[in-house]
Amino acid sequence: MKITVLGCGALGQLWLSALEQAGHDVQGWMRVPQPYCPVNVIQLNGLAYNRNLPTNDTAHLAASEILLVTLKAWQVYNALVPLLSQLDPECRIILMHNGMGSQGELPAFEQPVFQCVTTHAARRDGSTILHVAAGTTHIGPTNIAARPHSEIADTLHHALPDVAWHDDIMPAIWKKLAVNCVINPLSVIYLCRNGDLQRYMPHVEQITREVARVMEAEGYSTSADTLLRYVVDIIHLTADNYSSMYQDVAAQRHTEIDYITGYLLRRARKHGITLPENTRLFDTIKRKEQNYERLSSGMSGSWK
Ligand SMILES: NC(=O)C1=CN([C@@H]2O[C@H](COP(=O)(O)OP(=O)(O)OC[C@H]3O[C@@H](n4cnc5c(N)ncnc54)[C@H](OP(=O)(O)O)[C@@H]3O)[C@@H](O)[C@H]2O)C=CC1
Ligand SMILES: CC(C)(CO)C(=O)C(=O)O
Repeated sequence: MKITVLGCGALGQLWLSALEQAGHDVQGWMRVPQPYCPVNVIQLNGLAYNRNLPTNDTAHLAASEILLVTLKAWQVYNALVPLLSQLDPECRIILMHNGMGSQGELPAFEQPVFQCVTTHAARRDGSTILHVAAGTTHIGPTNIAARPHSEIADTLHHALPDVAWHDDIMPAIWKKLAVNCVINPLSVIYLCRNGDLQRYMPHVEQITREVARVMEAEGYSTSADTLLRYVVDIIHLTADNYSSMYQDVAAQRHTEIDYITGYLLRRARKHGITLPENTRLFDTIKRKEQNYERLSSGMSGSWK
């Protein structure tokens, strides 16, 4: 199958290597075009995958049957919009990122769209991507055109198992949003690994209860206690991780807070619900982000 992977970072390279080894005709699509895309992945079995794969070939893009989007949520609009008119109307677009709301920003288009959440973990170490944990990728349709295409889960599963198809992917995406609303900002506030959040259970519980209120208003049947058990399970399972938001703030990169807590707050407003603790966390992370972004753009700002 001809496939383009948009965004050749940690997850992008993991999928490029897996799809190429599964026999697909793959290319990467990079922000700054280069003669080739160097894909260097240390796989879970310890073996290195090192290949220079083709990149930014418009003929390959136009013939692609799958466009796998492995960008940060805030990068999706700028990267994807210029490519939409170049895609085949049947090309299946898969969004794979933390947070919610990126699809709502896009103009109308006819291609089938899918959204994923994954528990695979990969991170950059110098010029190499380390596949640090195996996981499950949950995928499902987010528009009508995508509904008949459950076979896409088999294609992905064959390359990088496990992949599970969901006719209704939204509950899985909301559960992941809940996890990210709790773990990501709290790990920045307490400057800690995910596992250390067990020391701050009242705070974990307070945030989770607010998220559960919004999920209930959105029509998802989950109790605050069930959601809390799920969040605590993920805290245990990822105890040694520094969350992606912790890493973004430490490296003074733009965070995904607008698509995580920011999305939650936008949905809460629609239902007339106020979320004092999530609002406070959102403001704190935005202040940190704006401070270093202001400094790096040469404007004055104060550290808080
Ligand atoms: N890594 C992981 O283990 C997991 C990640 N996720 C989520 O998956 C998403 C991707 O994460 P991850 O791979 O770690 O992120 P990375 O930052 O490693 O990868 C994003 C890549 O997209 C590139 N990019 C940015 N803008 C464009 C553009 N306009 N056109 C083409 N490429 C562009 C970046 O390049 P450049 O740096 O040059 O801008 C970068 O290489 C995030 O939402 C993350 O939260 C979810 C679960 C696990
Ligand atoms: C699940 C979790 C919290 C794992 O670290 C994650 O998705 C992230 O760091 O963004």
